[in-house]
Amino acid sequence: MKSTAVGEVLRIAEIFGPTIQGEGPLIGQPTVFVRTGGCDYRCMWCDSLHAVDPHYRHDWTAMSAEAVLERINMLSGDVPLLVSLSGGNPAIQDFAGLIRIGHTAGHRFALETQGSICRDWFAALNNLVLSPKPPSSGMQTDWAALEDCLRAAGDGPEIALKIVVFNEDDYAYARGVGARYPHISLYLQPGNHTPPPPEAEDAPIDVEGVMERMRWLVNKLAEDRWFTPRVLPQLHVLLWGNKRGV
Ligand SMILES: C[S@@+](CC[C@H](N)C(=O)[O-])C[C@H]1O[C@@H](n2cnc3c(N)ncnc32)[C@H](O)[C@@H]1O
Ligand SMILES: Nc1nc2[nH]cc(C(=O)O)c2c(=O)[nH]1
Ligand code: SF4
Ligand SMILES: [Mg+2]
Repeated sequence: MKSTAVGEVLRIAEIFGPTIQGEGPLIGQPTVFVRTGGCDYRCMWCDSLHAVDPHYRHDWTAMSAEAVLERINMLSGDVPLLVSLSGGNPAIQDFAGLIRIGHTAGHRFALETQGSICRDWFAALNNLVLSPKPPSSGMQTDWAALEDCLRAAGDGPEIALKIVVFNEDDYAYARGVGARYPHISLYLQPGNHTPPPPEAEDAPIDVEGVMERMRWLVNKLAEDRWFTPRVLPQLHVLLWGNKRGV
């Protein structure tokens, strides 16, 4: 990949919005999404396979940071806005340049990542959402890497942890995360069983299943007298299902 004035060329799966951030600490906030292509994980229930599976790489575009910012500015009408970096795992790539020139334009930057790869530029973010993966994902948490991410971020961004919960094992994992990091805001998100491609985008979602897991989670917290996490659904999934670009 070629170098540019503000860093590496970025591999972008999609840029869309303005929509609202549907998950975690920034839920409800107007935002544009920059979704990168490529991930070091393969979560069993990943809802963004089009940004993970190399099968879709022909739909990914190589863009300079300047070109990404131009697109953000076009979508925001040049009004300063929250930019949500997601993927795939955006931490595979170098976002230092985009964050720098984006801040100059008045934008704020939030990153969604699983905490498997740490970067110096995490310190320049406004929000860092770390989402280590529970047992149902089929992935193993690298706790040392997660701690490196926290160290790299330092006092720069607001940090939150967000755990997807499908079942009892995931809930026990979330409790472990809460015990390990008592001073970091914790969000629990009920899992959404996504249908497999190619019908993924248009297939109806199991809203009742998500609601059932939400109610179950709220009961678990009450029974366990565990009052620190916040429980939130994926608001965009309730509004638009698994549609892309919202
Ligand atoms: C698609 S991931 C991309 C960013 C990064 N790779 C990560 O996992 O944090 C964005 C968020 O969606 C969550 N997510 C993915 N699939 C999901 C599903 N089926 N149900 C609920 N949340 C899901 C992830 O846990 C993560 O918090
Ligand atoms: N509206 C909306 N909110 C989101 N929050 C996290 C998302 C993601 O896929 O990373 C996402 C997304 O794709 N859309
Ligand atoms: S880490 Fe995130 S993008 Fe990668 S497979 Fe898991 S949920 Fe999908
Ligand atoms: Mg998503």
